[in-house]
Amino acid sequence: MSAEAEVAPYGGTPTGAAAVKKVRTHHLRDWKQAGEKFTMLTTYDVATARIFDEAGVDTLLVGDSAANVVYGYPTSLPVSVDELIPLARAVVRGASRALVIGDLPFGSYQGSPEQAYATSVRFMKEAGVAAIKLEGGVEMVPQIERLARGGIPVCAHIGFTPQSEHALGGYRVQGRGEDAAEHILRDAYAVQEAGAFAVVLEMVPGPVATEVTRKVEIPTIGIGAGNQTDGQVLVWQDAFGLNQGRVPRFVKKYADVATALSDGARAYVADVKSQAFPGADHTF
Ligand SMILES: Nc1nc(=O)c2c([nH]1)NC[C@@H]1CN(c3ccc(C(=O)N[C@@H](CCC(=O)O)C(=O)O)cc3)CN21
Ligand SMILES: CC(C)C(=O)C(=O)O
Ligand SMILES: [Mg+2]
Repeated sequence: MSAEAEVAPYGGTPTGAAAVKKVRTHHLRDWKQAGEKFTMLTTYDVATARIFDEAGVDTLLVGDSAANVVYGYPTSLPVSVDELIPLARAVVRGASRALVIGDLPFGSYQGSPEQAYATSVRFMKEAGVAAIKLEGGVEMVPQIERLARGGIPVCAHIGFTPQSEHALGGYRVQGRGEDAAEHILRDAYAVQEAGAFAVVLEMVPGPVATEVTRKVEIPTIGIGAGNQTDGQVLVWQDAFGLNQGRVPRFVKKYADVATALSDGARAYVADVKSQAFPGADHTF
């Protein structure tokens, strides 16, 4: 395919997502400026990394949501750096185009900028991720500045920050009311000035996410934040029907992987019991 044909479906701009062979943090900013939306999905293993990468998902987040969807913990709080790094390493092996971002888990960066730096270095050296994500706004400015100074691209995460669920009083929308909306905007400016390359906005009212997206220069990535953010992110098990627990209201279901797996497993069990499998084709 010619370069022109590759670019054309996206509008013919040289910065178009289709033309990008390897997504870098600066591409997200280019896309924001061009008004081109981009995508992020959580990813925790090599098979899904290859599938999402080839499907054109721009960024893969090795989320601390692995706590819930991979490890079966009730919240994201228990998961450790040692549990996330092997997953991140597998995702890096499976991704060729997408930007892979490691999500720092609870307790691995809040303590100090040096702790944030040491944990991020582990994600970059041991897993090979290209960027780091951490939760927090104004209060995380020292950490974000330290990472940016150390050459580590940082994605911030404001609004509802699940690692602070006990401080926030549960899983609830943030930024309702004028003071709360002001607070979200202050957080967004703070992480931008500290050097974050992007910011996740989780569970904030659509109009607040729209205002933040218009006012800051860095790309915003929404989850439960309306369709005006520069990018969108979902936990893949939520989007593709493999979440056995409660699925948040902001999720749209795009596939039913649980039913496909269940049907496959039941058919396999039945075939083995009836000796339909292995058949002649599968026997040496
Ligand atoms: N599977 C999964 N999906 C996620 O989106 C996700 C995780 N796990 N783990 C880490 C965090 C936690 N997140 C969550 C989890 C639950 C709700 C939730 O239950 N929201 C309700 C209440 C909203 C309200 O009433 O204010 C909802 O119905 O959306 C939201 C975000 C987002 N992240
Ligand atoms: C939901 C996204 C933004 C996240 O932080 C995670 O999956 O851990
Ligand atoms: Mg997370």
